[in-house]
Amino acid sequence: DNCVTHHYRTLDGSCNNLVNRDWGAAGTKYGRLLPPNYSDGIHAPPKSVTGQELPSARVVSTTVFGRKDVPDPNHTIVMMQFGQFVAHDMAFTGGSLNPPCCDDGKVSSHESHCFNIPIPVDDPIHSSDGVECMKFQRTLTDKDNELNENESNQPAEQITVVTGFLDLSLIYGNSEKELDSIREYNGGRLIMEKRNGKEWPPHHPNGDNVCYVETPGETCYFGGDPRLNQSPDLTILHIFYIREHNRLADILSQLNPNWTDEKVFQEARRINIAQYQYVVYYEWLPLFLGEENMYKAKMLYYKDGSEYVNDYDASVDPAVYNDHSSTAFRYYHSSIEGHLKLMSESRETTETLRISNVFLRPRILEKDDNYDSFGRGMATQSFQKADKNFDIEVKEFLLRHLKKYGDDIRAIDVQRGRDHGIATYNEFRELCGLPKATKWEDYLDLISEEDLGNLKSVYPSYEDVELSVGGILESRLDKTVLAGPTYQCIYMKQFYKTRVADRYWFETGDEEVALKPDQLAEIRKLSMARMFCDNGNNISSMQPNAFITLNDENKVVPCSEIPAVDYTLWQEEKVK
Ligand code: HEM
Ligand SMILES: [Ca+2]
Repeated sequence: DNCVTHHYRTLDGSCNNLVNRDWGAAGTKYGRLLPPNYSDGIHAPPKSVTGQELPSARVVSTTVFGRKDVPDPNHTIVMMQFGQFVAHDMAFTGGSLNPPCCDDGKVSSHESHCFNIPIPVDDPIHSSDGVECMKFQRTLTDKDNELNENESNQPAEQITVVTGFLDLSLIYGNSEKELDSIREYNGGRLIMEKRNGKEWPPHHPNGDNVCYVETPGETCYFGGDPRLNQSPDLTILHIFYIREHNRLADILSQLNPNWTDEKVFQEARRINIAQYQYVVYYEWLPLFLGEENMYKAKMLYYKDGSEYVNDYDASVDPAVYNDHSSTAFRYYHSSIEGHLKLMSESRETTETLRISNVFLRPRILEKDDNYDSFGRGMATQSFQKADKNFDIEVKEFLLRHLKKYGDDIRAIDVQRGRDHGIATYNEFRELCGLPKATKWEDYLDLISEEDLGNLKSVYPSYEDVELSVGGILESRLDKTVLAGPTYQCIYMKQFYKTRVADRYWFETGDEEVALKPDQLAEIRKLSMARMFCDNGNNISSMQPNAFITLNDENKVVPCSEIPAVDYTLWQEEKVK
């Protein structure tokens, strides 16, 4: 079928590109920066260049990476949490959130990878007898499906189940059908349930199996992305954007009483996505990539004002890079804070919770003032420095209530890079214009002697070092950037394409889809702080930049002082 231009985005992302209808759509292959590195050329995980097996991912994790608590004094947990939100908008390889443990603990075939995991000696909750078996389920590839039908020599490519665009697919779902189950079909709103005078996402129909419930029927939310219950702070961001949609729908309905439910819904969705894209690019990403770097690379243009930017490039395939989402972007698992502070309006800590105690337990948000208290805490407390240390709460205790011990996010990420055949660290150095190493010592330009020693102790050859490992160990040459040069290069390529390959990008002047210039100028007033003010229960004060910790230029002020969008510009001129 040919694509027909439409004023609003499709739900599954199809026909964003009018010639290649599937580009960026849900259910399509990831893109790749470098060809896959499978040991059989088709879909088996890589081996050492010496022919040996690579060391177990868990051994890499325990040998090369640490668990030290190193807060980053400049950035809040919102900076990390919004990152996960953006990651979930761009990528989901499907599969299970909590892979079951293997029966025998033996390392097995390509189909799964099981490891005996030594439990750390300083483990505060388990006795020393612990060796746990951890199973990594391979994510289903194109090749797996194909192999059942015929023999082919094409290397495997993984499929993403979400749209690659920054289109809040995690709020609205990735198909008309998914949206249908969460739309109220009244006043343009998304379904919410009212409890204690507040609106909460609807109950998950299969909540007792999806969430970690203590009593059957306990609150477990249903939304546009199944990962929304994972941790309280992630759930809060989901609720912010659902409430924002309904807030916008109510405002638009009041301004335009003649609009149909459909019209209100689509316009609210369009504004919500525009505000979100603005926050992602102008407020959040610059803190990772460096604002100047982004302006130079033509990823940013106007922080305010009504100027359009017409940089849509129909020749760019928006498919999210596998190299980015399966490996490079997961670096920020290192910035996860394992102990979440709950805070009062005066930003005093009222309680501190271990994140491993609240995974998949969203009901905690509806208790007392928790929804606001978690929110204020997330906007005040520092995140962990992005470095080689991963918080013990996710490096040893991830989803621990579902199994005997817990998972190690670092080991999972290393393993996932292998399953997806991501090219090696050295190959990415070359792609990114860094000198390609011809011996171990060549890595010393960016990696410390100590870290190099650890790498040597696990990998048979310097050529075996994985992107998921080497990239994290690089020192930051550019102090405005929160990563070393190789990951930075991958992020820049990814986020450049994420904007120019989106025909519906909020700054476009394209007649068919553009906001009016004065509306665009209003969108450019929004901030993450405003989202807290408008969508908390009773959050009445915020610092202007929610991603940055409190300081003299970023003090907590009453919400009335945080700039807000004037939506009266969406009132249709009265015809007659
Ligand atoms: C509380 C915080 C977080 C937790 C508990 C968490 C946990 C997880 C888990 C369990 C997976 C699936 C791993 C697998 O089986 O392959 C995953 C995937 C991923 N995470 Fe996180 N994560 C968090 C925050 C973040 C942040 C801050 C980022 C980036 C800024 C991020 C980026 C990603 C990406 C890109 C994926 C791959 C998605 C896919 O392709 O399916 N995560 N995370
Ligand atoms: Ca998306």
